[in-house]
Amino acid sequence: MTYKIAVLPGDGIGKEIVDQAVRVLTALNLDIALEEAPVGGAAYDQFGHPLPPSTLELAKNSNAILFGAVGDWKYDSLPREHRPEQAILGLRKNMGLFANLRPAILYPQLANASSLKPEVVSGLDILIVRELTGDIYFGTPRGVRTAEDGAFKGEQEGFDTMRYAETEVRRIAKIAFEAARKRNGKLCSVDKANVLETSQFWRDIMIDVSKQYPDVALSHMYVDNAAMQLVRAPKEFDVIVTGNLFGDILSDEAAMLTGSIGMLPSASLNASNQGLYEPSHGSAPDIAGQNIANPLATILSAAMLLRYSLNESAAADKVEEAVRQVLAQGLRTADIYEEGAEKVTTSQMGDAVLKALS
Ligand SMILES: NC(=O)C1=CN([C@@H]2O[C@H](COP(=O)(O)OP(=O)(O)OC[C@H]3O[C@@H](n4cnc5c(N)ncnc54)[C@H](O)[C@@H]3O)[C@@H](O)[C@H]2O)C=CC1
Ligand SMILES: CC(C)CC(=O)C(=O)O
Ligand SMILES: [Mg+2]
Repeated sequence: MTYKIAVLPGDGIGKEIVDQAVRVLTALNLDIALEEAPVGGAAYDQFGHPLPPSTLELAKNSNAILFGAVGDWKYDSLPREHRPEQAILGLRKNMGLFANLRPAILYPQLANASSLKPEVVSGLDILIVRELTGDIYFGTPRGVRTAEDGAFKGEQEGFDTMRYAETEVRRIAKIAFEAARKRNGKLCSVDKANVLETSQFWRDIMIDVSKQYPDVALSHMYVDNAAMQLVRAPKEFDVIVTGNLFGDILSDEAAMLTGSIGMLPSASLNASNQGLYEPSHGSAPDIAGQNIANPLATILSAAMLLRYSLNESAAADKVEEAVRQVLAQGLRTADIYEEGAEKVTTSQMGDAVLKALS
């Protein structure tokens, strides 16, 4: 069977990094058909919409999507529905990609690149399971209004709604408990239940689901403390499950433990095993077009694509091993560079991964 993969590079460094991952996927000699389409600002410029129907159709009719990143400051003044970020939110919502897996693994060669001391972080291997289609990112109502009851004395107010439905919490809980069961049997649910009703509800459902997983030790932590513990003693975590907003923030924080946001891959999965695979970072407009971005998070996302959507775990292992090899050879993009290493560009890093694969 030919696997169909939609390739959506997007904006900023998106094309530079996705190009390298495409080279890797192509070099594996698998039966795959790649088809590229515009998304984000690139699509808005061409079609007047960040997620044109043709791109969404292609994504829906594919086994998996390889995604770069979307966004650029130049679109900040557009109405929200036209902004590039709506494309990734739209793909997640339209395709039901509710389970976001963000593994934060420190490669031993990058111990000095981590923001933490090597002894605190060496051997780090944690998994953040982030709920991706609910929470304040999607809750309604939202907007800006002038209060009519006088409470705000005619001032305007901006508002978003944080909400979670029971089915949404149950299904992400199941993914997280299953992942914890396959790993070290430890799951920490992160919320803000001391303040937020949504979070107390989340916590109650987590406790209820935990009854089906007596072999998994469930703990709970408030998100402010979790942010602190992640930099104090990150190895005390194994699997973290959390909502959309907290997961977004904590995963960027966790990225720095691995050396760089350019090292953190991600998989966003739906109930039919379709997946969107993207680095956890954004379009990095500050370094776009310079061929200096780190493509490894995207290449590692392609490995996740092979493992989760294509069932090609041997090929996924090969790609991950190739990444380990290039790091062992001392090759570093600017974001993970340290003295004594060999500084390489985005495409040179891609060349090296390809060579390690052959
Ligand atoms: N899934 C997506 O498409 C996402 C899109 N964004 C969008 O990206 C744009 C930029 O957002 P920022 O907040 O600046 O976040 P960002 O993740 O794009 O960049 C943050 C910092 O990390 C650096 N960085 C990111 N990826 C890197 C890589 N592969 N190699 C080396 N350095 C890297 C950037 O140069 C920058 O200094 C915005 O429009 C934002 O909305 C942000 C996050 C996710
Ligand atoms: C651009 C946002 C919609 C998402 C984000 O920051 C993320 O998914 O990490
Ligand atoms: Mg983010």
